[in-house]
Amino acid sequence: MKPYLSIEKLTQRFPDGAGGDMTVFEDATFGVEKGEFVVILGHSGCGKSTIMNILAGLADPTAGSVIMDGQEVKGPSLDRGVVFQNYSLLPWLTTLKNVTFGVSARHPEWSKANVEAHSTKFLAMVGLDGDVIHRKTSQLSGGMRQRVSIARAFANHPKLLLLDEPFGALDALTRGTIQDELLKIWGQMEQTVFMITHDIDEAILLADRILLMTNGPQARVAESVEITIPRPRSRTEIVEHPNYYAIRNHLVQFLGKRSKELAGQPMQPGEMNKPATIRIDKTTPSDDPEDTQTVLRAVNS
Ligand SMILES: Nc1ncnc2c1ncn2[C@@H]1O[C@H](COP(=O)(O)OP(=O)(O)OP(=O)(O)O)[C@@H](O)[C@H]1O
Repeated sequence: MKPYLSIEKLTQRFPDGAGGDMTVFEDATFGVEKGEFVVILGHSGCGKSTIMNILAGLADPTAGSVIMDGQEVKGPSLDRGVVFQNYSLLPWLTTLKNVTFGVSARHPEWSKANVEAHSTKFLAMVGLDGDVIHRKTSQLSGGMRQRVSIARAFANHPKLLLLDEPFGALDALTRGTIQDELLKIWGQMEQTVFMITHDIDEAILLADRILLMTNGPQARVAESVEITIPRPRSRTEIVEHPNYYAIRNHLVQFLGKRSKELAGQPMQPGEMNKPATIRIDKTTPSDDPEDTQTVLRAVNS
């Protein structure tokens, strides 16, 4: 059976500026299950935003397709919500109106009171309540604005929520607080999320799975690393879990070394560009007598 979101043999080429073509990625094939939180990690330029734009329906791939809930993704839709680093709010509207705007578009049959109650609830979930929701978003701090865009995205409950480095512009303290709020709000909903970040610790905290991309051009989604740390997670507690540093080291090794070694290898005819599944679990005894602590399985699926 197909996954809820199925990315099938996706290829993107752009003009290389010298009269030829540059292949960003080729035949990339992977899936995301309903309610899953998937993070994609990779060096600058490997094609993460390109994948995100295609998933959002904001760009067409050179070849391949994206199927969500049985339908091909073509063009933007309210079924897919996007949160960008730069918030993309409507600065002339109040905080509340920035949320009700999308909710009433998604649920035109709802009464005004119902739309406002729903929107207010989601703003409160990210710590925005009281007078602040009647202030224009141009009068809010960066962290508050990002809270509004997260509340707005979750309040619409899209089939797929795309987060493009949503915390990139925030200071570390604010970032931590909003990560916690994002986890809380996500934990209360069955929301499928696909997120780009450059922050390994953020990825481990939030994700069910991390997709690792090799360097571009000719990048690949080479690995799918399961985050074998139970939920609910908190930033202070996950570092004590026995799997935390094993997973972190694996990611650091990939980004520091193997993303370069595996880079730029064109596809062989008939080869499938699917990520290998990596499961690291130090809490389960290994079959390998040499290694009694770590279970590391790479399954080419
Ligand atoms: N519209 C375009 N025309 C030509 N080349 C493009 C276009 N969009 C992206 N590229 C190229 O495609 C490659 C992938 O870009 P993309 O923005 O997807 O990378 P990224 O992994 O998101 O990088 P970063 O982490 O820096 O945001 C880059 O080499 C970029 O220059």
